[in-house]
Amino acid sequence: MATFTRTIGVGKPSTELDNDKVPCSSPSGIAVLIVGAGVGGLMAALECHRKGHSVRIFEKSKTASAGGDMFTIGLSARKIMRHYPAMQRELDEISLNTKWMRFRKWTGEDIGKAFPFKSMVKAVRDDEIPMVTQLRPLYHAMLYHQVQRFGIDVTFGKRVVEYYEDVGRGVGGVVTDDSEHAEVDLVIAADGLHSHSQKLGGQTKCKPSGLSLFRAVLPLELALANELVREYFGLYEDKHPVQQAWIGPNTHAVILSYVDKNSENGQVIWALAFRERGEQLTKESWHHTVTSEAVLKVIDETPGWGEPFKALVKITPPNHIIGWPLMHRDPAPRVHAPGCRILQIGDAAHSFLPTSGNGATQAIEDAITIAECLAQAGKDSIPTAVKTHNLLRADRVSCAQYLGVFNAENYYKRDFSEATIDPSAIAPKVPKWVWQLDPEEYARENYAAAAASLEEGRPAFVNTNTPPGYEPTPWSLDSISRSEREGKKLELSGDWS
Ligand SMILES: Cc1cc2nc3c(=O)[nH]c(=O)nc-3n(C[C@H](O)[C@H](O)[C@H](O)COP(=O)(O)OP(=O)(O)OC[C@H]3O[C@@H](n4cnc5c(N)ncnc54)[C@H](O)[C@@H]3O)c2cc1C
Repeated sequence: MATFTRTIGVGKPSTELDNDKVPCSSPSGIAVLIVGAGVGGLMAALECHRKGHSVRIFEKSKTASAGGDMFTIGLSARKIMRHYPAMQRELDEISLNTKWMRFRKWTGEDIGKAFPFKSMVKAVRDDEIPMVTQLRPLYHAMLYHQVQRFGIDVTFGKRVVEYYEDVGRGVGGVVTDDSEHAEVDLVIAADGLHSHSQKLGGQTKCKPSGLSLFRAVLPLELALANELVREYFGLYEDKHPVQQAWIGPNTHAVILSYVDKNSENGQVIWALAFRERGEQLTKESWHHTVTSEAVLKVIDETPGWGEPFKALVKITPPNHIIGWPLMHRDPAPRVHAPGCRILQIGDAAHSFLPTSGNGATQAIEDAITIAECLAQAGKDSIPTAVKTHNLLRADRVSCAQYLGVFNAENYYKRDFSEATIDPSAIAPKVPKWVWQLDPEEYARENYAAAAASLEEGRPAFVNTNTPPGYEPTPWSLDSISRSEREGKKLELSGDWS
């Protein structure tokens, strides 16, 4: 097995592969191939294995080395940890426990004081916080360690270049760049935004959303050496991780400063979202770096950006800033090939604006759902499992994507001249329907009714994993732009509290 390389770190995540016994179902006889060992693919492998399906993974990268910086993981995606004691221990070790949050205008002016993150999300206990920030490399490593504990076969350096299915023979297949053909009962495409599986259905073409991101990670030590940066982006009370959002017209930045629980090392992670003035960059690559000067040029297009944030950008070392265009993909009503032998999950099925905080969470929910649907359906009814998965997921994912659009509007279209801004009014919406769900239970309890509704003449199945009172309403970036041109505000159907 490949060894794991950490790109950024906190704590001392255990790499010992102790023998924590996770109870697994007896073999289902279903063979699954997962393409992509990202967060969605790894979780799908774990859940398929736990449910008794035979599973292997193809990953194009040469090792399980994970990149990136931070992402949010919702409670709905964390509930599954109850089945995995060793992973839960590792999660406790790597969690940042960011307890402090503060809002500022883009100028640097305070919007209220720093306040406990928990109060913003009205959680009672730490382990109930609806959304937590995690370091992607460590979260990914945690999942990978469990894949190793289970002994799941991961083939690195295997790039899938084609997907196909043969309904007659009841197989899904892939072709790799070294001309290997692999066929199984179900191929799960978890290979991210540009999955070749999309030729067989699923995501619509992407188009520029008009927004882009710059994101970077730098050592805390370097940040603290600059007086202005230390004053604004130092740790809370010199020791606690703190997350900030700086919000302005058509722009916002998120800055996380943290220190390793077991050493003096720490990092500052920042991300700046902005509306492109000229032609938008369109290449989505985690390797596309830009210079500090390029970022500062963009910053200066919005008058008034505070000097502390500019100073943070200036001290960010060369080749540390990634330029990431936010490409929009309308919700896809169907995320599987016509014969239901190829299913897309995670980014291969849907993409999110960062203001939804749901990219990784929904990928994990997808993974949990398909594993349970397959368990419910059994080997003879895989197409039904896949269609039912689609039915259980589509409305919810569409709502979670819409949440990102809504939160972005709430951030950007604010009247910043108001004398006092209530921090709770600008905090991104984190509705109960998103985080309260237990996706495994939901799939288990609703599988039979949802699957039955697929039969001709049966009444439609109504999901309850969406906002209470929500009427499924198709939407697209075009329909939103049209409403905006007509001066209409974005509407929320049902209860989004
Ligand atoms: C390197 C990297 C860094 C990231 N950093 C961040 C971040 O800092 N913050 C954030 O919010 N999100 C980040 N993301 C995206 C985030 O992980 C996803 O939006 C979310 O977790 C959903 O995960 P996913 O498994 O669907 O997709 P991904 O995490 O994108 O994983 C897809 C996997 O498929 C593999 N793959 C792609 N094409 C093929 C192919 N043809 N054959 C075989 N394997 C293939 C990729 O190498 C990757 O491992 C990052 C993604 C990657 C790949």
